[in-house]
Amino acid sequence: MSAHLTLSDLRHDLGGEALFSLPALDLRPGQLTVLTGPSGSGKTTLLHLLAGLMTPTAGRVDWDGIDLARLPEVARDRWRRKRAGLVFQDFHLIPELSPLENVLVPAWLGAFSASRKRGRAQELLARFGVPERARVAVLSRGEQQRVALARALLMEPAVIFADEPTASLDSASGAAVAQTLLAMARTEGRSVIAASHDPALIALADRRLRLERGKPVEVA
Ligand SMILES: Nc1ncnc2c1ncn2[C@@H]1O[C@H](COP(=O)(O)OP(=O)(O)OP(=O)(O)O)[C@@H](O)[C@H]1O
Repeated sequence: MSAHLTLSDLRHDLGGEALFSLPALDLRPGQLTVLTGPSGSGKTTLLHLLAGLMTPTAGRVDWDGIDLARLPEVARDRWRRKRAGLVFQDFHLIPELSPLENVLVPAWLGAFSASRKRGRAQELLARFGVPERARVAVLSRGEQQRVALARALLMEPAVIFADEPTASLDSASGAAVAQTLLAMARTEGRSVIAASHDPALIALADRRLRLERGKPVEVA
């Protein structure tokens, strides 16, 4: 289970002006890629384009040779459900449920029996040091962030998209999450794509894409 991304002639406009452009990019599986750049430069927008949550103004977003940007919405949703795990800035957790129940939500949505995934959910929460029980509403923001990350990893996605995954964490928890994301890529062969201002996460990246409003993305 792996996924290979190629971008070609990608451009996204905002209000009639280019937000960013990216002529070509090839991201092999097993890499941690970090999107960097000032606030408002378009990191979240680019993550949404790569996840098929938005359509670019122009260009191709090919995952394993299939252009996500041109697929009908239903097919894009199916691709995301089968292949991607997402952690966004607002975590979209269900506050009245426990961490364990929240992590198991994708199993229900995927029509799996949650009991089949229970062991993995428990293992992920233990790895991130978050209690299984309690109500999510009473957890700290950092704990909620780790619940959201565990939920994204439950279905063993080929691609992980994470927006500021270490932003609410102290340096020790942030380092643990960064190392987990790196292992998801290097050890497990997933594609991990994160937007981040965190120097510790940026330092671990295999690939860095630097955005600056109105300019071509710098690829390193
Ligand atoms: N739904 C939207 N409609 C119109 N403009 C939007 C929308 N979402 C974002 N923008 C604008 O797009 C630009 C890029 O925003 P984006 O959130 O992608 O930047 P970012 O680099 O992720 O910023 P941050 O680091 O603050 O999260 C900003 O000018 C923002 O105001």
